[in-house]
Amino acid sequence: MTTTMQELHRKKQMSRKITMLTCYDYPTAVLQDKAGLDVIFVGDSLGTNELGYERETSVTLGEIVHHLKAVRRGVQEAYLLADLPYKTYDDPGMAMITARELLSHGADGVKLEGMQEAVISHLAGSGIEVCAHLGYNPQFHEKAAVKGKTYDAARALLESAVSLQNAGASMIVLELIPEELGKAITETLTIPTIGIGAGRYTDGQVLIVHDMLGLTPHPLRHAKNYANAGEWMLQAFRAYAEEVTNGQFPQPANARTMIDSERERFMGWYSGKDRK
Ligand SMILES: Nc1nc(=O)c2c([nH]1)NC[C@@H]1CN(c3ccc(C(=O)N[C@@H](CCC(=O)O)C(=O)O)cc3)CN21
Ligand SMILES: CC(C)C(=O)C(=O)O
Ligand SMILES: [Mg+2]
Repeated sequence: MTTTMQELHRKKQMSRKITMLTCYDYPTAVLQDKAGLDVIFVGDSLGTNELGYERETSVTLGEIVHHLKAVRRGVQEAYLLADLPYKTYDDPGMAMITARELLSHGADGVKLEGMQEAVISHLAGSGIEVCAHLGYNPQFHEKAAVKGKTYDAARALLESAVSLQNAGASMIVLELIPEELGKAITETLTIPTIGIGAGRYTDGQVLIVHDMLGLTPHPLRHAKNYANAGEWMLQAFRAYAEEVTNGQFPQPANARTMIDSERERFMGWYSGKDRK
């Protein structure tokens, strides 16, 4: 059985944490699914982390679809969420076409940034599960900064989150906000909150897979390294290059040979052959 939005809601009701990671490729999807992650998420962080772009806004719908299809092939159990890229949900009609495209390639739900009440109610009204995203919104905010730090900003953010829930959002990501605000929004909403740099009290947590694996060049404060994949990969690439250079790889065990009778015939022909 695959994880449903209803089960994510049940987790919130039972005060059990929801686990989510970004994912952009098939082998990573297989491992995250096997590890029992609740939500596997093809984010537009694809652009900066996997494709080498400067900004999330460069990511196209075609690129999200390409990676979503790979991830879909590897996910059996988890809920599969995908981001709507920048400029693909300017109005409810455009958002519907984009969302349907992602659903047709295997997304269970879609996520979008900002105060898009009309878009969310249009999608939710036709049965599409929509995850909202407030706080720092990389598609719309120039540089990363904590949002909701003052009384006014915190209150506005909480009220915005309530509005998006009322518009029909099924879940909400809260990015780079003070812990106190993450707690207040989580207590106020009936839909699950998923935090990234939002403190300890949200219903779930999400990290960019490159950050938690140790593949990101500079560490970010909100993330934690659970592995040093960057170091292992660098060591492995260097060791391989050195062994090929030295002739230590490949060894006879890595090679294939002919059966004796065929080798004899082949070598007989080969040694008599005119080789100039
Ligand atoms: N690798 C990666 N990790 C992320 O967490 C992440 C992405 N990419 N791309 C999409 C968004 C953008 N996010 C970001 C981007 C930058 C900072 C950052 O520069 N953080 C600073 C502190 C910023 C502040 O406190 O004002 C840091 O030092 O951690 C944080 C979150 C979160 N998401
Ligand atoms: C930061 C997360 C939630 C995101 O939107 C992404 O990875 O694209
Ligand atoms: Mg995103």
